[in-house]
Amino acid sequence: AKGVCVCSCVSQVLISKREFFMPGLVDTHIHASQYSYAGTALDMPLLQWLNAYTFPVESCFKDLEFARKVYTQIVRRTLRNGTTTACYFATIHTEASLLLGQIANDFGQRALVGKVCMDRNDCVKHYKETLQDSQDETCRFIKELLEKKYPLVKPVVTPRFAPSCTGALLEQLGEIAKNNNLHIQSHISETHEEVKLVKELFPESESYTDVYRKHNLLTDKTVMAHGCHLSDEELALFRETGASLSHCPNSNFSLCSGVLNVRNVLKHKVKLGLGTDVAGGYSASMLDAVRRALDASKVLTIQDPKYKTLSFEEVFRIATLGGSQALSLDDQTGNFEVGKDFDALRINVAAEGGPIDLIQDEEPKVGDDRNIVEVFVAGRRVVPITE
Ligand SMILES: O=c1[nH]c(=O)c2nc[nH]c2[nH]1
Ligand SMILES: [Zn+2]
Repeated sequence: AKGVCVCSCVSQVLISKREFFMPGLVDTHIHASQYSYAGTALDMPLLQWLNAYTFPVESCFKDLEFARKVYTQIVRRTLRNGTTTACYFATIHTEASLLLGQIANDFGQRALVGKVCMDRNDCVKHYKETLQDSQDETCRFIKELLEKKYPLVKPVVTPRFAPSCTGALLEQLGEIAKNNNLHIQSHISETHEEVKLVKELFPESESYTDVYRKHNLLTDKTVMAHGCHLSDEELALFRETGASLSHCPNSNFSLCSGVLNVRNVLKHKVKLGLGTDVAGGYSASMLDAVRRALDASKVLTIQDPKYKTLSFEEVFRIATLGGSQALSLDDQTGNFEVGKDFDALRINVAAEGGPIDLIQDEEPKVGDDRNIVEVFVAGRRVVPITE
């Protein structure tokens, strides 16, 4: 074993021959409020899935005890899976969303937390806000979360997606984000059916991307989930505005939504991170998202052998540095550059009870969360969880 001084906060960590540190994983899109049914209810396309499963469950977060239970579990789980930074969707409920911020802070996770905004929902009538409430509660959420002065937890303005919001609400949220210099997150072009619906709801807009752009929701602090069906013109708008995409392959396969052409996104120089999109994605693990991203890339190669499959190294970069860039947090995290915070995973290739059998001294094989033996966020050891 050799001694390695990691940083001033982590006095000394001894790592063995089969161990190494890697940068923490950045989950650029995850619904904390959907964790209770992750791994179930994946038998419908997106718009039906939202009405049948998602909205009824999210409406339960009015109950703070239910919220506490689910939010504690998801923060603990994602930390153990190596997610040092998470960009969370909560629900429309301000108190429960504030609670998610508190729990992330208590466990030491770096997080952006979004109170969901939606003033349009014809199917689950009690799960929506009025325009005024959505605006007022968003301002209250931002104010109260910022007042907590959590060092690593910040609010993110969160219109659910265009079909759930009136133009008036989108306009207001664009204003709020601009006036407070805040992050923005939403969904875009996940399925063909959704794209068609947006065309009907916003006939004056040239494209789905144009809907968000018109309402000042595309900025260099915006992250949009999915983007499977964006045109080259829309990708050019992302590039121009500095907005980024979150690639969520598990969700895209599980809901049969589409397959993102990552090469084309990179060709357009659009910032790109990786997301689990729990519970459209059935796994809260970013290492699962890495595997699914490789699978998605291979599907495109199967369809067109000229498509250059992504390498493991490219996907690793998207899961770490790419994610930090997509969230405009790359001045703080994403790799081990001097001056950034120490967000890191200690990996033991031969972890006891782990998935890897080393036969000789060969190259490390595919591991999983069992190989993550310690997690550090901003120099603080947050896994193993002690309480
Ligand atoms: O995968 C998704 N999950 C959601 O909760 C959602 N809401 C709008 N669009 C969505 N897509
Ligand atoms: Zn989502």
